[in-house]
Amino acid sequence: MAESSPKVLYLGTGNPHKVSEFERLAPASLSIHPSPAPPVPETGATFFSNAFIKARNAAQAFPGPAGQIVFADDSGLIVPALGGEPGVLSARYAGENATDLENREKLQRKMKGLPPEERGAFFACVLVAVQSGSGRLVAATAGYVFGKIARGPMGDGGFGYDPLFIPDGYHVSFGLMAPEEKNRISHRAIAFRRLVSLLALQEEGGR
Ligand SMILES: O=c1nc[nH]c2c1ncn2[C@H]1C[C@H](O)[C@@H](COP(=O)(O)OP(=O)(O)OP(=O)(O)O)O1
Ligand SMILES: [Mg+2]
Repeated sequence: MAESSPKVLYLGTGNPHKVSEFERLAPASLSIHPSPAPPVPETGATFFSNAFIKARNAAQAFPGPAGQIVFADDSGLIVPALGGEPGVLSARYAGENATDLENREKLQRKMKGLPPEERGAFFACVLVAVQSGSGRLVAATAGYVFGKIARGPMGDGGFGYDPLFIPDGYHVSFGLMAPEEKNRISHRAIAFRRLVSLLALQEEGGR
Protein backbone atom coordinates (compact mmCIF):
# COMPACT_ATOMS: atom_id res chain seq x y z
CA MET A 1 0.00 0.00 0.00
CA ALA A 2 1.33 3.44 -0.91
CA GLU A 3 2.40 5.83 1.83
CA SER A 4 -0.31 8.38 2.31
CA SER A 5 0.85 11.99 2.10
CA PRO A 6 0.14 14.30 5.04
CA LYS A 7 -3.45 15.41 4.95
CA VAL A 8 -4.54 19.00 5.11
CA LEU A 9 -7.76 20.38 6.51
CA TYR A 10 -8.59 23.98 5.65
CA LEU A 11 -10.35 25.93 8.38
CA GLY A 12 -12.61 28.90 7.79
CA THR A 13 -12.68 31.04 10.93
CA GLY A 14 -11.89 34.54 12.06
CA ASN A 15 -11.01 33.33 15.56
CA PRO A 16 -7.28 32.63 16.14
CA HIS A 17 -8.07 30.83 19.43
CA LYS A 18 -10.05 28.22 17.52
CA VAL A 19 -7.14 27.82 15.07
CA SER A 20 -4.68 27.12 17.86
CA GLU A 21 -7.03 24.66 19.58
CA PHE A 22 -7.48 22.70 16.34
CA GLU A 23 -3.73 22.78 15.65
CA ARG A 24 -3.04 21.19 19.03
CA LEU A 25 -5.83 18.67 18.52
CA ALA A 26 -4.75 17.54 15.07
CA PRO A 27 -2.86 14.24 14.85
CA ALA A 28 0.68 14.48 13.44
CA SER A 29 -0.51 13.22 10.05
CA LEU A 30 -2.91 16.13 9.68
CA SER A 31 -2.21 19.81 9.30
CA ILE A 32 -4.69 22.62 9.83
CA HIS A 33 -4.50 25.49 7.37
CA PRO A 34 -6.44 28.60 8.29
CA SER A 35 -8.26 29.61 5.12
CA PRO A 36 -8.61 33.35 4.76
CA ALA A 37 -12.19 34.13 3.90
CA PRO A 38 -14.05 37.38 4.29
CA PRO A 39 -16.36 37.20 7.30
CA VAL A 40 -19.91 36.19 6.44
CA PRO A 41 -23.09 37.08 8.38
CA GLU A 42 -24.02 34.19 10.67
CA THR A 43 -27.73 34.35 9.99
CA GLY A 44 -28.62 30.72 10.72
CA ALA A 45 -30.94 29.69 13.55
CA THR A 46 -28.78 26.72 14.54
CA PHE A 47 -25.11 25.91 15.14
CA PHE A 48 -25.25 23.54 12.17
CA SER A 49 -26.66 26.17 9.86
CA ASN A 50 -24.04 28.75 10.84
CA ALA A 51 -21.18 26.26 10.59
CA PHE A 52 -22.40 25.31 7.08
CA ILE A 53 -22.61 29.01 6.10
CA LYS A 54 -19.05 29.61 7.31
CA ALA A 55 -17.64 26.46 5.69
CA ARG A 56 -19.26 27.24 2.32
CA ASN A 57 -18.07 30.83 2.52
CA ALA A 58 -14.50 29.67 3.09
CA ALA A 59 -14.85 27.01 0.37
CA GLN A 60 -15.84 29.64 -2.19
CA ALA A 61 -12.90 31.86 -1.27
CA PHE A 62 -10.51 28.90 -1.38
CA PRO A 63 -7.46 29.70 -3.54
CA GLY A 64 -6.13 26.15 -3.97
CA PRO A 65 -7.20 23.16 -6.11
CA ALA A 66 -10.83 22.09 -5.96
CA GLY A 67 -11.82 19.00 -3.97
CA GLN A 68 -9.97 19.91 -0.76
CA ILE A 69 -11.77 19.70 2.55
CA VAL A 70 -12.69 22.96 4.21
CA PHE A 71 -14.36 22.98 7.61
CA ALA A 72 -15.81 25.54 9.99
CA ASP A 73 -16.84 25.66 13.64
CA ASP A 74 -19.95 27.21 15.10
CA SER A 75 -20.13 27.02 18.84
CA GLY A 76 -21.65 28.59 21.90
CA LEU A 77 -22.74 28.34 25.48
CA ILE A 78 -26.22 27.17 26.51
CA VAL A 79 -27.71 27.96 29.93
CA PRO A 80 -30.99 26.05 30.42
CA ALA A 81 -32.06 28.33 33.32
CA LEU A 82 -31.92 31.25 30.88
CA GLY A 83 -34.07 29.47 28.30
CA GLY A 84 -30.99 28.42 26.31
CA GLU A 85 -29.27 31.82 26.19
CA PRO A 86 -26.81 32.88 24.91
CA GLY A 87 -26.99 29.90 22.49
CA VAL A 88 -26.36 30.59 18.81
CA LEU A 89 -26.06 34.26 19.71
CA SER A 90 -23.15 33.63 22.11
CA ALA A 91 -20.70 35.81 20.18
CA ARG A 92 -23.24 38.64 19.93
CA TYR A 93 -24.91 38.31 23.32
CA ALA A 94 -24.17 41.87 24.45
CA GLY A 95 -24.56 43.35 20.96
CA GLU A 96 -23.43 42.99 17.35
CA ASN A 97 -19.76 43.86 17.94
CA ALA A 98 -19.59 42.86 21.59
CA THR A 99 -16.26 41.83 23.12
CA ASP A 100 -15.80 38.59 25.04
CA LEU A 101 -15.66 40.65 28.24
CA GLU A 102 -18.97 42.40 27.50
CA ASN A 103 -20.62 39.06 26.74
CA ARG A 104 -19.31 37.55 29.98
CA GLU A 105 -20.49 40.55 31.98
CA LYS A 106 -23.97 40.29 30.51
CA LEU A 107 -24.10 36.60 31.38
CA GLN A 108 -22.97 37.32 34.96
CA ARG A 109 -25.66 40.02 35.31
CA LYS A 110 -28.35 37.63 34.08
CA MET A 111 -27.21 34.89 36.46
CA LYS A 112 -26.65 37.04 39.49
CA GLY A 113 -28.01 35.37 42.61
CA LEU A 114 -29.07 32.16 40.85
CA PRO A 115 -28.65 29.17 43.18
CA PRO A 116 -26.21 26.35 42.32
CA GLU A 117 -28.93 24.12 40.86
CA GLU A 118 -29.72 26.79 38.25
CA ARG A 119 -26.11 27.48 37.27
CA GLY A 120 -25.78 24.47 34.95
CA ALA A 121 -24.54 25.15 31.43
CA PHE A 122 -23.00 23.43 28.46
CA PHE A 123 -20.85 24.33 25.49
CA ALA A 124 -21.80 23.03 22.06
CA CYS A 125 -19.58 22.84 19.00
CA VAL A 126 -20.76 21.86 15.54
CA LEU A 127 -18.21 21.26 12.78
CA VAL A 128 -19.21 21.16 9.14
CA ALA A 129 -16.82 19.99 6.43
CA VAL A 130 -17.42 20.78 2.76
CA GLN A 131 -15.56 20.43 -0.52
CA SER A 132 -13.57 23.46 -1.63
CA GLY A 133 -15.02 25.14 -4.68
CA SER A 134 -18.42 23.42 -4.76
CA GLY A 135 -19.16 23.83 -1.07
CA ARG A 136 -20.79 20.38 -1.07
CA LEU A 137 -21.42 18.92 2.39
CA VAL A 138 -18.91 16.21 3.30
CA ALA A 139 -19.40 15.64 7.03
CA ALA A 140 -20.80 17.21 10.18
CA THR A 141 -20.16 16.42 13.84
CA ALA A 142 -21.04 17.85 17.23
CA GLY A 143 -19.47 17.84 20.67
CA TYR A 144 -20.71 18.96 24.07
CA VAL A 145 -19.19 19.58 27.49
CA PHE A 146 -21.37 20.01 30.57
CA GLY A 147 -20.62 22.07 33.63
CA LYS A 148 -21.67 25.19 35.47
CA ILE A 149 -21.25 28.96 35.44
CA ALA A 150 -18.94 30.37 38.11
CA ARG A 151 -20.07 33.26 40.31
CA GLY A 152 -17.18 35.36 39.05
CA PRO A 153 -14.37 35.11 36.51
CA MET A 154 -11.71 32.47 37.23
CA GLY A 155 -8.49 32.95 35.27
CA ASP A 156 -7.92 34.68 31.98
CA GLY A 157 -6.78 31.85 29.71
CA GLY A 158 -8.60 30.72 26.61
CA PHE A 159 -11.28 32.93 25.08
CA GLY A 160 -14.97 33.71 25.13
CA TYR A 161 -16.75 32.37 28.20
CA ASP A 162 -13.80 30.21 29.36
CA PRO A 163 -13.20 32.13 32.64
CA LEU A 164 -16.83 31.53 33.67
CA PHE A 165 -17.21 27.86 32.75
CA ILE A 166 -16.37 25.11 35.23
CA PRO A 167 -16.66 21.67 33.62
CA ASP A 168 -18.28 18.87 35.61
CA GLY A 169 -15.75 17.01 37.74
CA TYR A 170 -13.42 20.03 38.04
CA HIS A 171 -13.01 22.89 40.50
CA VAL A 172 -11.40 25.24 38.02
CA SER A 173 -12.68 27.04 34.95
CA PHE A 174 -11.52 26.54 31.36
CA GLY A 175 -9.85 29.93 31.86
CA LEU A 176 -7.50 28.40 34.42
CA MET A 177 -6.69 25.26 32.46
CA ALA A 178 -3.64 24.65 30.29
CA PRO A 179 -4.67 24.39 26.62
CA GLU A 180 -3.99 20.66 26.53
CA GLU A 181 -6.18 20.13 29.60
CA LYS A 182 -9.13 21.94 28.01
CA ASN A 183 -8.44 19.98 24.82
CA ARG A 184 -8.89 16.68 26.65
CA ILE A 185 -12.55 17.36 27.39
CA SER A 186 -13.86 20.30 25.41
CA HIS A 187 -16.86 20.39 23.08
CA ARG A 188 -14.47 21.37 20.27
CA ALA A 189 -12.11 18.48 21.00
CA ILE A 190 -14.97 15.96 20.99
CA ALA A 191 -16.44 17.30 17.75
CA PHE A 192 -13.01 17.42 16.09
CA ARG A 193 -12.05 13.85 17.02
CA ARG A 194 -15.35 12.71 15.57
CA LEU A 195 -14.71 14.68 12.38
CA VAL A 196 -11.25 13.19 11.98
CA SER A 197 -12.50 9.64 12.36
CA LEU A 198 -15.50 10.26 10.13
CA LEU A 199 -13.34 11.66 7.35
CA ALA A 200 -10.86 8.82 7.65
CA LEU A 201 -13.71 6.29 7.46
CA GLN A 202 -15.16 7.92 4.40
CA GLU A 203 -11.78 7.82 2.71
CA GLU A 204 -11.41 4.09 3.31
CA GLY A 205 -14.95 3.35 2.25
CA GLY A 206 -15.03 4.94 -1.19
CA ARG A 207 -13.33 6.90 -4.01
O1 LIG B 1 -14.29 26.87 23.83
C1 LIG B 1 -14.89 27.92 24.10
N1 LIG B 1 -14.57 28.66 25.19
C2 LIG B 1 -15.17 29.81 25.48
N2 LIG B 1 -16.14 30.36 24.73
C3 LIG B 1 -16.49 29.67 23.63
C4 LIG B 1 -15.92 28.44 23.28
N3 LIG B 1 -16.48 28.01 22.15
C5 LIG B 1 -17.37 28.92 21.80
N4 LIG B 1 -17.37 29.93 22.70
C6 LIG B 1 -18.17 31.17 22.65
C7 LIG B 1 -17.30 32.32 22.17
C8 LIG B 1 -18.21 33.09 21.27
O2 LIG B 1 -18.98 33.97 22.07
C9 LIG B 1 -19.13 32.01 20.71
C10 LIG B 1 -18.60 31.42 19.42
O3 LIG B 1 -19.07 32.15 18.32
P1 LIG B 1 -18.67 31.71 16.86
O4 LIG B 1 -19.40 32.57 15.91
O5 LIG B 1 -18.78 30.23 16.71
O6 LIG B 1 -17.09 31.99 16.78
P2 LIG B 1 -16.28 33.31 16.46
O7 LIG B 1 -17.21 34.39 15.99
O8 LIG B 1 -15.41 33.61 17.60
O9 LIG B 1 -15.35 32.88 15.25
P3 LIG B 1 -15.82 32.37 13.77
O10 LIG B 1 -17.31 32.52 13.68
O11 LIG B 1 -15.11 33.24 12.80
O12 LIG B 1 -15.37 30.93 13.68
O13 LIG B 1 -19.19 31.00 21.70
MG1 LIG C 1 -18.63 33.99 14.55
